[in-house]
Amino acid sequence: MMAEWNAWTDDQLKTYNFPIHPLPICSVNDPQAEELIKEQKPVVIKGSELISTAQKWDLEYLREHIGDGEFTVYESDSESFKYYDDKKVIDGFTPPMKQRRMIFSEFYDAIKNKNRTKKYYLQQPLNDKVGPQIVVDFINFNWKWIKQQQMNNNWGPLTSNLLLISEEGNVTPCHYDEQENFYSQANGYKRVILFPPSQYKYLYPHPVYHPHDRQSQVDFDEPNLKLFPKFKKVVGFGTVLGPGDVLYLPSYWFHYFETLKNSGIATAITFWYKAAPVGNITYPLTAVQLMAMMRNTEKMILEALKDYKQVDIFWNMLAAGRYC
Ligand SMILES: CCC[C@@H](CC(=O)O)C(=O)C(=O)O
Ligand SMILES: [Zn+2]
Repeated sequence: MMAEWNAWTDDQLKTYNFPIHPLPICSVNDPQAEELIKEQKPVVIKGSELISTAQKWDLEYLREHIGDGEFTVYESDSESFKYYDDKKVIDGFTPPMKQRRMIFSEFYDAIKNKNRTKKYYLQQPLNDKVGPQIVVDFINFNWKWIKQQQMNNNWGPLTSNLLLISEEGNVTPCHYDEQENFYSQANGYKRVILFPPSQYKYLYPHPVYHPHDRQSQVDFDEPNLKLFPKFKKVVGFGTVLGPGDVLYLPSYWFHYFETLKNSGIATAITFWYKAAPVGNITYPLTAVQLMAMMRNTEKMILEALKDYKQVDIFWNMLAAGRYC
């Protein structure tokens, strides 16, 4: 992967032994970008100026202007920040990280504390508690361009802009989301690896009832190929996002993010949109339709059985010796 203008070098990236092909990179005026978005394929868009007013959002600027609202900050003993749904916690589940609420200056002090043993990741929807300067920056995002994308692709409403402040080395393990996302890098450097929905069977997402719903069960650093043998077939599409880059991250595409080692803080903002309504069903079903159908089937069975421990038994009764 070629470092742009020597902003970073390959030794700042974690190494994985699956193939990683480059993601398409287009200028915002290139019709190819619109084409790929229409086809729900990922593309890195350069020059959109989507969040150029946020490129100055470093820790000092934010500490001065972000206001005294509380922020969700994840605290981890490792570099991994694997999301869990705290409304789905099941007995025996131990959250892999701690969810804390802090005002920004507490987060600032935690990051600057040289003697700390924990790692931190601020992940907070931008809301009306932010200070007036942040509101001005927000209003001056390139809403004209992104609203055009939303309209062209018949997406639903913007559901949230998540402010992400990550420190060097942090990893968001592989998962998928059900919404369309224009992932916008304000500053710092993040490497992303994407996998199409068709690789669902290689990535073994947790069951829908599990707190780690939508997250891959496979530990990329030490994949258990006995439990997850098809993982060895996985093929990724990756790039490094730098300041001003916008990644169109289609719904249901699996993705993994890492903040480059020795690259300091990385600030990004998501633009999550409700996906377009499913068009008329044609066969064979698309991978996205199959994923949605599998999710609904799991939910329906859990609803019928009430107890998630019965779901495993039910599946085995249904499939063992009959379908597999
Ligand atoms: C909580 C969201 C984290 C983000 C990845 C990252 O920046 O670490 C992501 O997964 C997404 O934008 O969908
Ligand atoms: Zn995600």
